[in-house]
Amino acid sequence: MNANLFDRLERSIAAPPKTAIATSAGETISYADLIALSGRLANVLVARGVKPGDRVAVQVEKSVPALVLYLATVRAGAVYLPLNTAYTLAELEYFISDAEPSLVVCDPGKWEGVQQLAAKVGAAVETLDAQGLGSLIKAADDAAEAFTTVQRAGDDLAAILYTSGTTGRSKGAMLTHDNLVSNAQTLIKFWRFTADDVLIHALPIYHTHGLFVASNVILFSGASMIFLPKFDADEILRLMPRATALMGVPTFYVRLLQHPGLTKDATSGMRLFVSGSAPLLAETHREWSARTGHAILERYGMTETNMNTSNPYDGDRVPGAVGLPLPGVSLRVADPETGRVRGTGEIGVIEVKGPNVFKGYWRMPEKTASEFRPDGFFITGDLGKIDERGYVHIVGRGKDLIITGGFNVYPKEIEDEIDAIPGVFESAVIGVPHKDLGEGITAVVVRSKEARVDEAAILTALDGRLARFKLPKRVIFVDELPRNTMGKVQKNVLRQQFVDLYVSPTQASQSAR
Ligand SMILES: Nc1ncnc2c1ncn2[C@@H]1O[C@H](COP(=O)(O)OP(=O)(O)OP(=O)(O)O)[C@@H](O)[C@H]1O
Repeated sequence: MNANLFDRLERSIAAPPKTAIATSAGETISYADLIALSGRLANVLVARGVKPGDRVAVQVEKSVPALVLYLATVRAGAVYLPLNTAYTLAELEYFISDAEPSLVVCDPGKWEGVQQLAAKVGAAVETLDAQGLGSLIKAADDAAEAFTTVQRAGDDLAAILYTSGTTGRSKGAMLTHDNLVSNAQTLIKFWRFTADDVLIHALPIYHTHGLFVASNVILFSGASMIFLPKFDADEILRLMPRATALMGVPTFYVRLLQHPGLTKDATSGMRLFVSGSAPLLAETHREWSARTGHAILERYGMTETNMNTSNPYDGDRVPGAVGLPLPGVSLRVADPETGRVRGTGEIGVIEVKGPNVFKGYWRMPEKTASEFRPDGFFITGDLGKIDERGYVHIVGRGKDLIITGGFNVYPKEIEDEIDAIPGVFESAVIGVPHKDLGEGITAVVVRSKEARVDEAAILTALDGRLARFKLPKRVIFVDELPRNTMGKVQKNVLRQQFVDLYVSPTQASQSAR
């Protein structure tokens, strides 16, 4: 049987006339439309020379046709490669030269620049639907609807997603048809999705969260989703009476909590709020429960592994924990150096194995080999522990390490202590160049509304709770932490902002206030 994701999706669609995607502007596309349009587009891709195994790199704004392009690429047996719409031409150069796509699809504004980059690897360039430029949708109007989905094996590639680059250069994670289908099916069962669900989809579709967790789960359960171009609290609250579920990054929930319209009544028709991609503060979890009566369901995954853990659907959704390993996923905590498995409650690196785990990094066999243990477990780089009930807690990222005066310090431990101080909303701890210590521990803090907590109060509160070498040298207050679209704190931006702190401390801290 054909293991192509699209073939398996088509077999699972029970009611083709049903709406698959609606836009907030009121357009709708049914499952039958999705099949027809993806067939037309797949015919266009093949006519443009896209062959099975070729990469199709796509950097376009979120839209229904953009999602159909993902399905069409997979149908054609090619490898879908979505790119963050925020990437500049200079950044695109790396992705295009690394992935060597045969086709690049871009927005009209980048047409000329992308042409030059694509020419270097011999790739064709198209837009989705721009007037006067190569347009796939326009060509699809004249193409045949019938398309025989290309035969693929389960471990052939369906997509390459570059990691977010939060901790270093982005790497291309190779995801197979089996990886994507198995994870979607697992999540559908675990989160009880049925054809009756309506998801508010406000995530970008270039990242694993919006593309695979949200879109694949909905399509494979025959449910519907309402596509929003981006997060918009007013719009989400307006749509809630027509919806049953929301998937978001923690920032969504923080922003919705600031909206006076968020009440028990407004959320009464919803059955599920999922959070992931970055840590959800326990405080946000509790506040959400108090305001709405719903416990946010937090889950944990990454580009390389799809989803690994989830809080339960029934049962305790523990604030600050990422839940239990999903069915079929083996998860353990090990010593980062030796790989020796650690016991309950002990901190180590989280390692996972299962049908969800990727095939390796694109054209990086050595990097791939070094990230897997000999018994096949993938070393996530996230530090965590498993408690007595089996819940996984993330306590930091192995790659997010400060080396100060020769000591290794994990920022998360300090952030947790600071976040517990009354008057603190959240914090990010970074290492900033320091002439004596190498890196000076620096706490960047956001106060709770109307709180007046200051540097001295924070340092006093930490004294005695943390070893002296872990105490911040400086505490700086900001109105909000810089975050990327996926809600991840951009520590690189903070490090850059405060790079001179220990050179000219007065100046740098004054400019930050
Ligand atoms: N619920 C969660 N709680 C805490 N962290 C989470 C959660 N969900 C995801 N993450 C974090 O996000 C990471 C995965 O992010 P992603 O794959 O988007 O790119 P990245 O790891 O930030 O990029 P790079 O590897 O290039 O630095 C996980 O390894 C984990 O650190």
